[in-house]
Amino acid sequence: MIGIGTAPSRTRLVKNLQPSPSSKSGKVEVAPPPERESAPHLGLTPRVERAPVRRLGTREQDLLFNKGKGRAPQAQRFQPPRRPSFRERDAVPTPEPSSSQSNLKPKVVNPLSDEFDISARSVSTKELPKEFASPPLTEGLLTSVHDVLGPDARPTPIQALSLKHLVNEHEHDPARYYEHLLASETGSGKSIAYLLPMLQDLKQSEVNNTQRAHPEAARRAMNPRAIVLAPTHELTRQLAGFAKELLHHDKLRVLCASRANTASRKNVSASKMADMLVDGGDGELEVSSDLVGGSGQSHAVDVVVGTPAKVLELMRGRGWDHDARESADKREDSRSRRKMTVGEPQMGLGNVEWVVVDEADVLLDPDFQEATRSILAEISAARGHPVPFDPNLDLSAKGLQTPIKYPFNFVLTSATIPSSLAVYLDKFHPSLTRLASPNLHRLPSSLKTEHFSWTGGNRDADIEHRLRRVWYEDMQKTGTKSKVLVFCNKGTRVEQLGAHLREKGIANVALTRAGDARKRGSNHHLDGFLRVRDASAPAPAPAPTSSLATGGAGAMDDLKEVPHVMITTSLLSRGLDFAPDVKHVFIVDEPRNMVDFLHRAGRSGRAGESGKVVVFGKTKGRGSEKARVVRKKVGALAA
Ligand SMILES: Nc1ncnc2c1ncn2[C@@H]1O[C@H](COP(=O)(O)OP(=O)(O)OP(=O)(O)O)[C@@H](O)[C@H]1O
Repeated sequence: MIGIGTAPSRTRLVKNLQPSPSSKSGKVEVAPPPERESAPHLGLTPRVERAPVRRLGTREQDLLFNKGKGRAPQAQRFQPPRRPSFRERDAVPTPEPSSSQSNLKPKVVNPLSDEFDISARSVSTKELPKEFASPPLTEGLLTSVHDVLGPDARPTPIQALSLKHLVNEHEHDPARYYEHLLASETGSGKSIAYLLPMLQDLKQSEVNNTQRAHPEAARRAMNPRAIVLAPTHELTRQLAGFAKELLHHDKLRVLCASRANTASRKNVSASKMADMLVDGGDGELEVSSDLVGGSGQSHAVDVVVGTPAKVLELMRGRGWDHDARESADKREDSRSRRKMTVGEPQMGLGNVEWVVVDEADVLLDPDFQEATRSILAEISAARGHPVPFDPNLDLSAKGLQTPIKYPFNFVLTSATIPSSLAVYLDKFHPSLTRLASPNLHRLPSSLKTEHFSWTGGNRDADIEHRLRRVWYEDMQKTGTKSKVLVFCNKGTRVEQLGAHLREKGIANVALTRAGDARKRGSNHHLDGFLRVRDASAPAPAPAPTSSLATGGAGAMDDLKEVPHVMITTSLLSRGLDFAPDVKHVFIVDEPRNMVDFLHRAGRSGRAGESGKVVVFGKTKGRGSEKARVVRKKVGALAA
């Protein structure tokens, strides 16, 4: 039986165990730099010779690590480190010393250390698990992890932290609800870090028969026990796929609530849909109204992965969004108007025990936060423990607020924690346990950086030449062409560059937010670029070339070769696990900020694979000041 609200205060427990320099924050743990020999997987681990993320002053070290004069660290004595002024940060030289110069390496200030300096609060370097093992994982999950990652896979730092905290804590006290933040660099395995504890807990409560069926459950078509939120449907599909890979032995039912698949399955009966789920069908169905009412039968779905908009639709019924309906009315958009009748909610929330907010800084930014927080509030209410919810709240405003404790396990994850999110977490979730890898807010160490200077002529031609150089070098070294991901700032630029390259005979996928391929809702537009793990799966069909953004004219017919270039905006910069043969990321427009840069660059160099980010800019002569500033900042992000 799960008890809600019976747990002792997390803050008190943490304070007893582990004095924190911040009186407001919950427990913080940063994985210590592992020794090289025991590196979980190369490239994901920090370099041994590098100090932890932030360099502490002697006085701060004394306070944090309880050294010197036998004084215990006291929260109120902690002085936050002085932040460097902009002038100081801009004066930082680009760090590209040769190895013989490493001792003379100038101090480099990470431009994101102002955003969220997790090491300023880190106090623990306790031992972490060095392997996935059973226990704490079940035999089934352990086997799946090794099936998926290989027999020699070791946990990455963030996974080691998650095994220690999330898995073990749930083992010891399954009746408590926990709050965790998982923060680590791109490609460091955060998905598995939260999926493992979540799936294990769901499986165990099923085996031990400790699930609680909420009275409302019988009225809804599905009543998941876990909901994973992510910002794009591409990412939700990939995450659902990940979860299913981990469930080959310990079976649970995962549903990706995506826009896909409606056309062919609209008329599938409720029982057929249920069969598809149970049998591990692709689980990407759009739940039809056949599932509700009619038989009154409820179908077992354990995990729903979806975007906030899709999850809201399942919770509230199709067509619930009054603003969308009004604007459809104004536009006399008959297709959207069809949604104007509000349908029956298809998903009950009373059984939800886990909520994961992936890419938390996006889902709690001004565009998404209202939808995300209202989902969290509605789940709480459905579980009989309503929490305050003000849609107009300024999340990053300083000042006291009543902390929120959700009646479910709450996990937030991101590779970047901007100060707005840090302030929000401090204010509303003071007892949240922050787990961070020491490489947070840095580029993966397996990713090299290059700065390319525009020639002053046609920029599209410059990009084309740089692409051809990549492939020339590839052919010299390996005999095969690698894939290149190109990030622009605007959709119009994506289309223009796509057209130029196509004209020059370079097949490419140009993908914009409004592209037709996305509207279809599957991930086929990313075929050949996303990582495919299942060796028995059929080889990905060549993605339609060039025209995705321009209306699809002649897509497959002009196909001279499988595209090796994908051009897009920041749309695809979040969370997606691109294939190891995406060896280059080109950033052809000045990055809007360093957070965006880290996510774009991080689509390559994942899981320890080698990769290179090429930053284009005017690096010489008049007007080169901007590019030089970018270069310094990028240099400061190097691992
Ligand atoms: N312990 C491990 N050993 C080897 N590979 C791993 C390990 N854990 C995860 N991976 C692989 O690393 C890749 C990146 O994982 P994942 O997508 O979860 O990263 P992430 O930290 O969520 O990245 P992002 O911040 O970009 O979302 C995946 O292909 C995953 O299979």
